Amino acid sequence: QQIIPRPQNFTIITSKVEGGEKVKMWSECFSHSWYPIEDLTHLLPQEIGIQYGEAFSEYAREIGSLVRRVLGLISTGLGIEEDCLVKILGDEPRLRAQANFYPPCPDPELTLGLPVHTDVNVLTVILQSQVSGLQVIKDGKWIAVPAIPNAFVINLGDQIQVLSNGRFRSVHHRAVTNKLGPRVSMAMFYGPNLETIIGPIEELIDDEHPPRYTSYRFSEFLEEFYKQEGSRRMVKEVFELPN
Ligand SMILES: O=C(O)CCC(=O)C(=O)O
Ligand SMILES: [Fe+2]
Repeated sequence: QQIIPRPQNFTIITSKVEGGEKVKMWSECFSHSWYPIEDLTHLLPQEIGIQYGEAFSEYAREIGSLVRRVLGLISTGLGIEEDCLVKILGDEPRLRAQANFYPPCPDPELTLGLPVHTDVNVLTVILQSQVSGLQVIKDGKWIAVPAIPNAFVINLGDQIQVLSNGRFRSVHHRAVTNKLGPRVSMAMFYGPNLETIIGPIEELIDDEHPPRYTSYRFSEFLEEFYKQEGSRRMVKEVFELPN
């Protein structure tokens, strides 16, 4: 019988399961900032930086323009100016990348790759290898997001929920493991920078749609995020207005 070693974590993601027990997630993840997005060369370890820095920068710019296109479509869908969301997020969005590696797991029933969460940013572009593992909650049930070759998955994050005054919701998702083979995913987070003020967009507030959230500086949102532990954080709720 083949013995599969537990992953050596760069960052060990732990999560509290019911009853308060902390469990380790069956994954390795490497997370780094892509800000400023113009030049990544100096952010990477020297050898990698020299070899791949330029390609990474180009990739970041491409992802940036993809996200801005999607933000334009979402704005149009909301009935506001096409560049409204892009303008709010400004020229220096917070761009982070997280590479997730999920080794095969002998008993996937016992653990998760990533616990259930929503992304705190605006939009996330996910590139996944050809092994399914990402799941989203729909009508109270977990459904698998198919791994389509060369396709990106785009997740709505918490800030879209607030900006759209609740018309869009951030997506609860998780990653499961499997016995058969390793899975890799790359999540590219596009979010406000720390100084950006986030709140329901004015055009989306009227008598029928009173503001559902207060406005806050994004750094305040993150402060709240890090204050709360575990995977089921209730961060948006802190900024929710009563009614
Ligand atoms: O592995 C995946 O598909 C999900 C990754 C993810 O949700 C994250 O990094 O926030
Ligand atoms: Fe996520």
